[in-house]
Amino acid sequence: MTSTPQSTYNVYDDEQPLSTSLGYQLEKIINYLLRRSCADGVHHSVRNTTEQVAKGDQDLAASKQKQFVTIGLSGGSLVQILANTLPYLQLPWPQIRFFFVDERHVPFTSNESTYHAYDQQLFRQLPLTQDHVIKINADLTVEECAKDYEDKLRRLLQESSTNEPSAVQSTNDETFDILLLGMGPDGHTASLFPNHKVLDVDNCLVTYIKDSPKPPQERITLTLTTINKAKHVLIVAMGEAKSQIVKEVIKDKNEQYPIGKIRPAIKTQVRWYLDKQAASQL
Ligand SMILES: O=C(O)[C@H](O)[C@@H](O)[C@H](O)[C@H](O)COP(=O)(O)O
Repeated sequence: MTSTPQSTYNVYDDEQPLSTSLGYQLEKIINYLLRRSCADGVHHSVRNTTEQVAKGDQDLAASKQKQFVTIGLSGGSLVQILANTLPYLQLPWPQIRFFFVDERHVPFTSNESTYHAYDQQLFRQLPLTQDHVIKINADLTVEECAKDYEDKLRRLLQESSTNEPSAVQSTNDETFDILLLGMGPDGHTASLFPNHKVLDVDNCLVTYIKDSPKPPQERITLTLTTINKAKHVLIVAMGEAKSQIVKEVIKDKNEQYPIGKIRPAIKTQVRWYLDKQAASQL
């Protein structure tokens, strides 16, 4: 790692302003990545992140023109947070591709499925087709499923950079645009759990686990290396149960927890979105 990326955090009273601000930031990033001029934010009520946005703009201006923007989703409370804001944004939907940072290896009909949760709460509110959401094939074994999902994501990355200048065109481009991460009370993020050997996997985009400490046991996940190559990482943590680890990771720079190992290698900020409870020890 050649640089020391900074992390910034914003604190909100509760879920609604947090959702609004996260949506606003996503809109900014997406529009800049696509080289659109962002409207002046008249439909946004939250404008208190000027400093972070200004810093982000410098990074964003350096981005190349893209075919579409790749956005990785996580489960948990993020589903509702995104459902609170994305349907109200004027985003260039045909140029957005959603995929999953991690997924539980269960059928899509199961209430345990992260895809199912997004489908029920968010996707059906958006003008998306099946092509706009890249998901696992849960009919495969978990090993095959990880390989199949890796192939799908590699194709996505290739297609996403089709219009980019040849200098950045590469079949080995492993850089997703935006990853939205949550954090468990144990400091896990994606399906990267504390002290689990999955944290050491670094020879692929996607891997699997069969012994998750949090059910269900079988899961597919981006590797830590893949996450740390992302251009923009936005982390949402809410609730008192998160406050100790939030403090240790943000303030004390503790890298022991999986969430503390999120240190993107390129010059970009990790942006935290916290509610007052999660931020109470900062
Ligand atoms: O697959 C899972 O078990 C969940 O998706 C999980 O990883 C979740 O994202 C975090 O625990 C944060 O969840 P909350 O934001 O709801 O606390």
